[in-house]
Amino acid sequence: MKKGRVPRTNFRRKKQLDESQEIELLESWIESQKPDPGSNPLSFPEPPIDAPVGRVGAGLYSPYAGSTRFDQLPISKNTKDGLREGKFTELTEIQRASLPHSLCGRDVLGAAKTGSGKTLAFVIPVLEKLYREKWSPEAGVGSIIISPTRELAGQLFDVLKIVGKYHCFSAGLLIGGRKEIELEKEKVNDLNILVCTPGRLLQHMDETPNFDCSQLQVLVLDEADRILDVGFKKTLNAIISQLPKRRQTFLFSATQTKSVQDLARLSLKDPEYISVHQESTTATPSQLQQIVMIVPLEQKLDMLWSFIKSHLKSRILVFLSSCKQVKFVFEAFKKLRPGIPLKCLHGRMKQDKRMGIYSEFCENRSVLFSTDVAARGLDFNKAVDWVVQVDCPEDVASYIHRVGRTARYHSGGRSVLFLMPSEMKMLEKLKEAKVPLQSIKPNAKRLQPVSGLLSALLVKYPDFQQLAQRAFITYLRSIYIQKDKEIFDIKSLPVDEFSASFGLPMTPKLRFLSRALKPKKLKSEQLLAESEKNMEEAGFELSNGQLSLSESEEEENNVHPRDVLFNDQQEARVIGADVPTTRVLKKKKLKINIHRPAGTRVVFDDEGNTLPPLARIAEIRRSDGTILLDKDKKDEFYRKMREEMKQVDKEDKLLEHQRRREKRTKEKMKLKKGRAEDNFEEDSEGEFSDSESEASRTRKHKKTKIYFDDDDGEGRKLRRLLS
Ligand SMILES: Nc1ncnc2c1ncn2[C@@H]1O[C@H](COP(=O)(O)OP(=O)(O)OP(=O)(O)O)[C@@H](O)[C@H]1O
Repeated sequence: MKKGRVPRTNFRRKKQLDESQEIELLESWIESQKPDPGSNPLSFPEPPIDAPVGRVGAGLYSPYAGSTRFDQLPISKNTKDGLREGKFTELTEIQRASLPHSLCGRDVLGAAKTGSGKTLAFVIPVLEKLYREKWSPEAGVGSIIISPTRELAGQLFDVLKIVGKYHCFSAGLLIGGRKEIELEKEKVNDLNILVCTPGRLLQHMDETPNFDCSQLQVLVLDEADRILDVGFKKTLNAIISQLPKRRQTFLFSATQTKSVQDLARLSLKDPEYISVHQESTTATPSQLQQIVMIVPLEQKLDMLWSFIKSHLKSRILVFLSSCKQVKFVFEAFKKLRPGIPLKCLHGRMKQDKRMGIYSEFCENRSVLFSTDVAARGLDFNKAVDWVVQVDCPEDVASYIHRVGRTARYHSGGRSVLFLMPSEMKMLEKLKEAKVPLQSIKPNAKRLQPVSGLLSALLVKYPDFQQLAQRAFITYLRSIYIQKDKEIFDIKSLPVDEFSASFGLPMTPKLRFLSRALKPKKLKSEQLLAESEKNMEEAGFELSNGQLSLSESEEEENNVHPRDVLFNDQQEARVIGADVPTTRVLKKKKLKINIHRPAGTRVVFDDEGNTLPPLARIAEIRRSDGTILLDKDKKDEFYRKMREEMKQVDKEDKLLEHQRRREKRTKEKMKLKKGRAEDNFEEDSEGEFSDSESEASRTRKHKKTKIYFDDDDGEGRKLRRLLS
């Protein structure tokens, strides 16, 4: 036993010695050959294949900026072995451009297309930094890698395990939704590298006793723009406030942020901005073929069904906008048996299930219906054939990340985007962002309508009806809450047809719309100012405020608070005297669309032709039919309106005053008359009846009280009469 122990100690000592020597060599190599700050290593000459690597003479080292292979880089043998095992030999562009900077200790902001190898671009320097710092397993947390989703964190962790296999660091995956939080709390202080989602990390910072990351060396934000956006803002700020400022920071994403504010929050020190595909003619991988089709809302499911039926041998990733839609489409299509396995993935699923579905989809051909939870970062083993975006992504960045699930690394891929006619603005935005799209007109003959089948399904399985209703409502809500109103216009959607396309017998009521459409109690000046502002914002262009919601909703939108003022009688008076007044029926519940843009009220001339509402103050009519308003005329128009309104207000007040006085006088008259009659009755009772009942006594007493009136002295007079 003893004999065996001695060589082991020797072996450990020798290993430590080797490591120290290696670290010394790496540091000298890195220091002597580091590229200038701001330089682009992609423009450096590639070292010849057979050129000596590392120390090439006394105090001389080979240049590493410009390296194209991992074995040419100043990285440890452990990392090189891990890379070899992962079959990574050649560097991708983002790796070539960023590694020379990150290895020499600089902060890096890296942007590169989806699937271009950003993960290794930060995993390698994380391992190297800790290695060169001789980070021991007992040293605590040395690096934190934050990722926006659990799946992505899981995937990063897998890459870290491969490349870091020969290092002796301890690493942990801290993501929400896993039960073993208590176990995590016990172990987290022993971990060197944390791969986590923001929420779970903060939970540990808040709850784990003695959680310590004061020695942190490297912080990584993967999908940085997502982590830095408002959704994670509070959590991230809380995390950052607990981290030491002296550290190395890497921010990577396919759609990068350069916002000064964001960088200030992260205390980056002269970061290297590395955007390898900035000069590229396209923002998406060149081997990705992208198609766009104009599909009306009510035909989306038909189109999706037809698409799936004609691609039964593919692996298809379908994006829908909400969990409920994913659930409905998945369940409904599953019942209809398209001839290919179907799967679904959304944020409401348990974590284990999510992970299971993700790996199943990687392995077999199938259709995966998903929300944006699968939009970023996930690497489906290079094997997604088609990305189908049934619902329009919220912005260009989201589009780029979604299509980026295919055509990864060197493999090809295809994507198709369904755009509704009202979403055409998205096309412009994609074009501006250098997304090459090929427009295809769907072949109507090959369209396989599915709504009839869905109707039958809803009859057969009544539970489905609720699922369909929820899906219908959440889709419309998702459109309603979208920020970019240029693209997402709920008013232009054919709601009834859409409902029918889900197989629903009736259009569900959209309560969220009604609630949001309640009239605001604004003063006339406020209303006026608001409409002025809206007009200014609209650039004085007239749009057709066309609405095709369900019948009740259409009715609700006939009046608009910016168009009307209410007096006590609920009579609506239209601002701008020419427009006919709208009488609001007292008994009818009034709901108003406060979001209708100003200037969209339809006005008729004497012959009943529709007139653009602002035509009479218009100066120029453009060729496209829109109208440009003259500023002076507009000011004059509003001045007049203000005066008119003041006048009308005055008249209203006067009228109201008069009405109240009349009412008071009438009441007094009635009162007097009543008293006189009562007195007469009293007298008569006394005269004609000897026995006075208790009830009548009470009544008399009450009346005495009621009629008492100190104001005019009448009461006293009456009391005297009664007593
Ligand atoms: N140097 C390399 N050699 C071979 N394959 C690589 C190399 N670097 C990365 N890959 C592979 O390329 C694929 C995409 O890599 P990665 O997931 O890091 O892309 P990404 O740029 O982070 O994508 P996204 O923006 O979608 O997150 C992965 O399958 C990865 O294994």
